Amino acid sequence: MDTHDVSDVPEYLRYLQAQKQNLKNAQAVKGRPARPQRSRDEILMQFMFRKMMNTKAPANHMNIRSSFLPPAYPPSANPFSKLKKVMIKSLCLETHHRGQYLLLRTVTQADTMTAVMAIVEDEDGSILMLQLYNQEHQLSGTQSLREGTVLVVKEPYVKVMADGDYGIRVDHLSDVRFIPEFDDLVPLSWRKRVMQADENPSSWKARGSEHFGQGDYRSAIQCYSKALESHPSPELLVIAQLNRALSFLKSYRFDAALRDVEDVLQVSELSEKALFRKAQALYQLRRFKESCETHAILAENYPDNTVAAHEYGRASARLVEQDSGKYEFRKMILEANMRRPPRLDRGTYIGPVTVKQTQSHGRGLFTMEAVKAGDLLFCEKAFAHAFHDENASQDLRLLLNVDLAKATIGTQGELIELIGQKLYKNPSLLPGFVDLHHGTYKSVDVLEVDAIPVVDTFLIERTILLNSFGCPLSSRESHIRSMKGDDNMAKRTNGQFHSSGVWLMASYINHSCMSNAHRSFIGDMMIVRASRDLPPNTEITFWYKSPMTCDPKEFPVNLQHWDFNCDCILCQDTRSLSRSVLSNRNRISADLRRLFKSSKMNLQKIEGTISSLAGTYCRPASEVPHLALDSPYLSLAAIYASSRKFEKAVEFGLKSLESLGFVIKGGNIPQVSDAPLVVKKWGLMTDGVVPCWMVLCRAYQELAPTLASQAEGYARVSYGICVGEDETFDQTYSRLSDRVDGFLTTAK
Ligand SMILES: C[S@@+](CC[C@H](N)C(=O)[O-])C[C@H]1O[C@@H](n2cnc3c(N)ncnc32)[C@H](O)[C@@H]1O
Repeated sequence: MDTHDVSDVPEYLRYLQAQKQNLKNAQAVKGRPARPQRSRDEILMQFMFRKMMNTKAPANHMNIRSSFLPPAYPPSANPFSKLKKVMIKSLCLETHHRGQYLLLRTVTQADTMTAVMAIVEDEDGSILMLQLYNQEHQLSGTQSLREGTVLVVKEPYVKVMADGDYGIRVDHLSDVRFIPEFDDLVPLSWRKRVMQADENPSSWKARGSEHFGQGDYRSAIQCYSKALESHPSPELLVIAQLNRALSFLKSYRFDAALRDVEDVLQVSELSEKALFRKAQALYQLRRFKESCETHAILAENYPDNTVAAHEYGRASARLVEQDSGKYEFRKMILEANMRRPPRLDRGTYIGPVTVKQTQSHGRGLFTMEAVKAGDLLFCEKAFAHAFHDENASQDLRLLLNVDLAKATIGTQGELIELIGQKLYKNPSLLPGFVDLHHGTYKSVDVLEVDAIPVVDTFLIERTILLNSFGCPLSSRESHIRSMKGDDNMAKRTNGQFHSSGVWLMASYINHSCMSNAHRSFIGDMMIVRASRDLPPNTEITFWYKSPMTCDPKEFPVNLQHWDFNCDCILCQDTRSLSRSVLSNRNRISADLRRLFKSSKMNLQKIEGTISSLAGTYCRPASEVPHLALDSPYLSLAAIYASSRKFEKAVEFGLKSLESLGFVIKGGNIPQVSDAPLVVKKWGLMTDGVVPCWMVLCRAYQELAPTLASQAEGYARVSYGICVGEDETFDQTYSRLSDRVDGFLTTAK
């Protein structure tokens, strides 16, 4: 949804086809021995040369780096004990070596492009390129994949790489294990230091702390684990476990940290460190209520712990947001503008909505009680969010899925990495994610092997394809850009965004062109508000692709990407029309655009052309919105307001809203007694609705002042629906603005 899909753009289509051909060519050598064609020295030299060039070379002229996904294959679901060791010399090309594993050691430093790469050798000294996808960024640093790192690749896949060389490609995080140098698996000849007889729990703990001090948390965890396994004294056990918990916290492994501190609390119920680390782990897992409960115990027993008191305040604030849906939106906007990436520390509020089965399109989200237009349905923190700063010269990634013939530009590749890491490190989060719709993709039905979570990269990728959202830095920023006519960025990418994220609750919302809810963003928070009044038990829908921005020639919107056709009344109506009616409508729309652009605007002619355009619609707009009309009517209303023809401004302002399906009473001029301005039925919500109400407000101020405040009230509600909050309305619109649509050009 709103991601930059370029699957149909000829340039990328050719690229996809070329990759498809490469895959086909590679299949022709399937099963042949994977013997490198060059000597060890040549391979090492070439690797070092490439690494040097990568550091110097920019991405291509558009700053786009490409990566492509191979045909989907499942992660290894076999326990290590069931696998047999295989040597490099026995590997075959384009083959998944099921039932086998490789024991490898890196003989170079790592190089990172879209994968972390290094040359590896086995015990025979045979070497090959290793490509690890979706690993953490730190892995490319000197800390984690330095030369001499020993690792196991489960059920390795050997492929022909783009340049014709061979390599081992690992897509699933759970298919690689980093082996500590003291592990029995490591051959003596690979050990840098020989285990000393006096290695005891204390010395393991000391080594752990040494690694911790250097920020090498993986090695620290390995050493603390060794200390715990070597029968430490009760005091040392607690210390090692607390230290390991801290290392887990530092490496974002909150489930494991929680397990360690729970163990400590079993023997030392009021351990200050254990309680504090427990509260921290729970906070990071977004279990705010339990975090607060733990903090309450800390506060009672350690009233002087000021750091804990501060953290208690933070957890309590999240709990209030989660329970009440009350947010300081203005502050959130400021934070989103300042932080890079714009990730906000806020709780998720789920309002009066619930997930239920629909009759025809899987699960959907429904209201549990009546809501009014503008009401907050939920405000959700992203499960994962990958930010692309459009103002910084940052590389974009082109992600190609040859299996599905999909190409996307932006941060989808980074999103796969982020989600993979998150799930791998915190398997308690797996159920929530794997529950999301993933089409027909079937993953392995094993969640854990050897106490390590099995994370399927291709399941993550399919889920992202169907559930992720492209998003701006904030919807307010987008709104302001479009009001300033500065929507070049949107035009360049056809209204799609390079930043992207996954929001779990939002993923249950189905599409309808007649959407009754609207999503907006502040950083990585998604805000969904009702865009019309809804009775209880109504299915909530929004646009996956907006019918408003879709080229009328391509209407009904193409939803093939999600594998369905919309059957809303708008789509049904369009399908029922003859080609000649549609082409006539498109032709008149094009004429109208020309007339508006003309240097000598002929308003009479414009009005006549708009009438002809309206004549192409058979059903009333209150039933089937007239999508070609809202924008011309609004332009006309603004033109008339500027020339102080306020009656005309009211007439066309109301018509603009009515063409979107609004039914409005009491707005016509002359005003009937003191009848209020009432929206009897809300129509489709777009950014243009806000300035339209403000044009009406300006005109009513002159003609019927009591209606002006009511129109402004509706502008405020519409603004809240469009940008997620109304706290910044007065900074963005004012009746006193120089512009007739009330927009303040100083807004930022
Ligand atoms: C993001 S998921 C929405 C939730 C999904 N229905 C579920 O059960 O989890 C997107 C998928 O929902 C289905 N879907 C969404 N809107 C639909 C519609 N208007 N008609 C039919 N299927 C729809 C499609 O299968 C689509 O790929």
